[in-house]
Amino acid sequence: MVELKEIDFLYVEEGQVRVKIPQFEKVTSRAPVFFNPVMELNRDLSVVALTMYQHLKDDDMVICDAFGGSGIRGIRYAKEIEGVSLAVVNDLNPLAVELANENILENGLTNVKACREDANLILRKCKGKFDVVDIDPFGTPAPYVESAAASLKAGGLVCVTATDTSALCGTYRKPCIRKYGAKPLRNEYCHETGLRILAGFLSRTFSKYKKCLDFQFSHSTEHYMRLYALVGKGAKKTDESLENIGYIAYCPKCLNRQVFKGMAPRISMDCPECGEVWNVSGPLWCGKIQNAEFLNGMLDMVPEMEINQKNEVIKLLEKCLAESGAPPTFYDIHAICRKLKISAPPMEGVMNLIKDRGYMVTRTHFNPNGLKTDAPLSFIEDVIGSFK
Ligand SMILES: C[S@@+](CC[C@H](N)C(=O)[O-])C[C@H]1O[C@@H](n2cnc3c(N)ncnc32)[C@H](O)[C@@H]1O
Ligand SMILES: [Zn+2]
Repeated sequence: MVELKEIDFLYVEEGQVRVKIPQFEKVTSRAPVFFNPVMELNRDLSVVALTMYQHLKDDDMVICDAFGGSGIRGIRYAKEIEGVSLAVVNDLNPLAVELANENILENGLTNVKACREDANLILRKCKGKFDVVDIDPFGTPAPYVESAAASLKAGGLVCVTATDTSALCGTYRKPCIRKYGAKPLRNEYCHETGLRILAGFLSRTFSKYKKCLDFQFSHSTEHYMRLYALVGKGAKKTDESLENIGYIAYCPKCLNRQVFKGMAPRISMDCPECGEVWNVSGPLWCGKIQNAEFLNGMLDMVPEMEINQKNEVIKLLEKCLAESGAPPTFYDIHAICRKLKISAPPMEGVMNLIKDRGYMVTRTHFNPNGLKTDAPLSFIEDVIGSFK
């Protein structure tokens, strides 16, 4: 087993902290202690989201960074967010814990504690102790969500990262069914379906504990998906929340889609537009995955914050805010143009014509060629066709 003193290190500056990590040529889960520089945006967004949560809570909070790695995430929470009485940085890898301890010392923090435990065990042992649980594992979070659900109290915040996007987005169908109990769909809006499968899985898992989730901020970026949800409690509230579980039927021939809410809804076999057999995805979360108030609060805070990815953070938050009241799928203009066998018109022009007819329309963070609208597909096609 490698010892910490045998490893060459480099220093990374993120937010208000400086953290030591092992030298690396390529990011790999086989590194002695894992670190991914690409996740800086994820960590910046997390700091902003947790700052917003603390603002809403208006009280001290205890955070569990259950998959801490070098400690950078939990250390940033403790240093950059007011009112963090304790951030627990946990990791199963003993080298990671040793390094996290050094990083805690070097940053002069007394409100962070590193520990070595299986994430499921620490969450179960500390049931009711954490206000925030952050799940940032390798690949799927599925094996840890149950423990987060058991551990978190009402009013808590759960933050979850998934990097197994090939399963959630339907490149690999069976792993998605196995891990999330849901059928994915490989199509032009599969990143949104994937995020909603993850949200549905979280919500169904929490419901076993009579806990419900209120999603505040959700995004699919680079190779990962990330969700932030407030925890509520009570059988009635949970039953009501589960009404957001449903299915999305998609027509691969004409690109039509339809949402069917409910655990076992009556789904027509065929697309009503062209008669093709539907491709159905779910169960998934058909309800809100963005909360405009929360996102507005985050956006108000960012200008004052010391974060390296400030512009990227603002851009993403603005897109998520714009799509907060929109339907649960989007249209890819290029896919529609392929169907119509015409070249793609300017996005803004299409959006203006849709808006002129009184429909809501917005871009989406999921895809630069995507638009979310309540206009029917036939109307969108007429608009696109008018640019010919
Ligand atoms: C993706 S990395 C975490 C990265 C870190 N959160 C960051 O932002 O830099 C996942 C970490 O989970 C740890 N890990 C894997 N399985 C675990 C388990 N069952 N319990 C606790 N930690 C685990 C690994 O050692 C690794 O450091
Ligand atoms: Zn059809």
